[in-house]
Amino acid sequence: MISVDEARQILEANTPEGRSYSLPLTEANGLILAEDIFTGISVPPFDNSAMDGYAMNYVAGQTQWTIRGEIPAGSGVALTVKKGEAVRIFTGSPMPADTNTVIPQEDVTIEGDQLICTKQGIQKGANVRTTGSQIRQGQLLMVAGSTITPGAIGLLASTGKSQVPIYTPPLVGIIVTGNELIPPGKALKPGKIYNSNAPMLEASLQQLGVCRISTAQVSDHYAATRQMIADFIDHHDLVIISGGISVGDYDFVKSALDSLGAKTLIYKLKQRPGKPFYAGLCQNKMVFALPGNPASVLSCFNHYVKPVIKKMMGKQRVWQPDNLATLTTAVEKKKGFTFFLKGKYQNGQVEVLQGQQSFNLIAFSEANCFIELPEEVERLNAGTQVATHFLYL
Ligand SMILES: Nc1nc2c(c(=O)[nH]1)N[C@H]1C(S)=C(S)[C@@H](COP(=O)(O)OP(=O)(O)OC[C@H]3O[C@@H](n4cnc5c(N)ncnc54)[C@H](O)[C@@H]3O)O[C@H]1N2
Ligand code: MOO
Repeated sequence: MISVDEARQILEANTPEGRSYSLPLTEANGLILAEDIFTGISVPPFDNSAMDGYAMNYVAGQTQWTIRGEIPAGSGVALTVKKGEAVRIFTGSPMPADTNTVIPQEDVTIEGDQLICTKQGIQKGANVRTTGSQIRQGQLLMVAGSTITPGAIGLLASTGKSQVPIYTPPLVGIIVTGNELIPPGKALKPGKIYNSNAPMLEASLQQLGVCRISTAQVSDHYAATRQMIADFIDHHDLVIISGGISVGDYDFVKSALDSLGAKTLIYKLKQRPGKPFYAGLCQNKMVFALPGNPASVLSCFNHYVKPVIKKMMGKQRVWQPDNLATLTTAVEKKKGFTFFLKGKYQNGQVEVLQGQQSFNLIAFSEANCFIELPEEVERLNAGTQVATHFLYL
């Protein structure tokens, strides 16, 4: 059995390269930029007014001008403004040639066609947004590896971009194993339980921005399991299997994977929950088999599958804990296993939630983080600093 840290190193070293493609800007929210982006234009593309007011070629000490016309925003009309003249201008309107300053309308009075400035200390150049003052043509706008946020979408759009190269979320296949499973919504029969792992894994994938997901259920038969896994590996970039990976007489996932030539990277980990965790490579595609107990599935997904997918989608530093927090109560654990507990983090403190068993999802419904308790320790007192991993980052 290997340690959690060794497992992280093995997965980091074996994560396949992510692919990239060009996506419409509006569909790229939350995804990762695959190439550096340079701007083809300056922003703003022309000198323009930052205020509703009057534009002129300001000379220190001057307080009166003759008003000559107006320039609404969006106007492409060239106006000539002579010495001693001013034009009515609006926020975003292009500055006419030979003007350098805008006086806001609050700071003037109008008498006929005469504009009189009522404020002292006007600065030459005031209230003008000059060409390229935000970003100059040809400049680096965003670096590869950045997350596309609504703000980044706005910035890219302001330079005229309509498509961006982003890392493609992998096409993921989920196989749930088990004769006992019934889809939620159907009547429950004796000996059966509802399939909670499939919707939970689908939601976890969607939260990472993975949108192309297919899901299938397979019964506990060797041939059917082997066939389904082979089909899914052929048709997906990454496969997640739930259940059937332990040592029972009806657990066929490991033997099916072995017979398909999958290279085992990890099988069995010194961790709770999720000891029988499996990760392997088949046709250069990552295959995960998550121990079927629902809380083990969600725990293992977050600790191993999520970082691999994030890395394939161009994210950096995917294996580190997100935070350190102070335990609010003492905890005891078995030595020799890393424990991942469901916790509630608030203001630097973390509470261990009730219901930590691997079949129990109650704690997950409240949890916002995992608490990682190191392999070698047996007891941690209240007040100890512990590594935490946020669930929904
Ligand atoms: N003799 C041993 N038995 C077990 C060991 C062991 O080391 N020696 N490990 C235990 C641990 S730990 C776990 S975790 C489970 C993992 O077993 P499998 O991966 O083979 O999972 P299954 O047996 O198929 O299912 C386990 C449990 O989870 C329920 N389940 C499965 N799929 C779903 C689903 N889609 N939705 C909801 N619930 C699901 C299933 O009904 C079982 O109750 O093995 C232990 N045994
Ligand atoms: O480790 Mo298993 O995942 O406890 O039930």
